[in-house]
Amino acid sequence: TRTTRPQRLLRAVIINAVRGDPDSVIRAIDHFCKHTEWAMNIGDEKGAILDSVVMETSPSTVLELGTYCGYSAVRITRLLPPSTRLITVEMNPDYACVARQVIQHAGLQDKVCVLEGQSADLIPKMAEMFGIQTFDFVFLDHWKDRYLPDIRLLEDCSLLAQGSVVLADNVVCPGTPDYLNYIRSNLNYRSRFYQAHLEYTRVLDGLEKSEYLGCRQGKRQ
Ligand SMILES: O=C(NCCCOCn1ccc2cnccc21)c1cc(-c2ccc(F)cc2)cc(O)c1O
Ligand SMILES: [Mg+2]
Repeated sequence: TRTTRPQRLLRAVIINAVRGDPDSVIRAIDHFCKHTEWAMNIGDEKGAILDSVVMETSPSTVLELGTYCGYSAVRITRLLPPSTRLITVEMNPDYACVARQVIQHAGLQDKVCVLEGQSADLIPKMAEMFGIQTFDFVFLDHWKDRYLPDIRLLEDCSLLAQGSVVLADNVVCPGTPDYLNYIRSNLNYRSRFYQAHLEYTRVLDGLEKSEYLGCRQGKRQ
């Protein structure tokens, strides 16, 4: 097929969503993925959990790892207060290009920075690049074997503050066993699992929400 799936998803947004209306962009993507082509957006069921965690956190600095087509960037950013920005990292330039257009269609382009590159390279430069100290909210949705090294990198770069919330997608499917084992046995985090389903399917999946408690010693025995 000449076009890519992200390009076909973007076309569905342009045709079916109202420009400047984030909720219509979300609905258009979910409709496309339910009725035309599956795509790896967090989706409506897990998306509602994401919404509630964002609202209860009411963050002022937000980092997302794994933009894809911008679906969760739109979901998160539509709930942020006016002065808040989302930084979202995507390593695939074609995905990043589609995501910027989806985010623009939603009218949220002034509140989102889509950064191209690998998390391992970009995380150490975040504080300097954006003049921030810490992230209040981090959403992990990139390579599943990068969740653990990247949470460690965020700790080492002092980018988490007491009360920072880390929400991880796909901890059941495709699964992130090393990350779950680390975060659930680490006294510096209070974690909670939200059972759900893989986007647009009946396959079991879930989200892990972890609150950073500050730097304490030791591991749970
Ligand atoms: O793979 C998934 N996401 C990741 C994409 C690449 O991300 C690469 N990537 C993006 C920034 C970034 C920054 N640094 C390094 C790598 C970086 C992913 C996969 C599935 C899925 C579940 C079942 C299946 F049968 C097939 C697929 C579902 C999901 O919800 C996902 O999120
Ligand atoms: Mg995901």
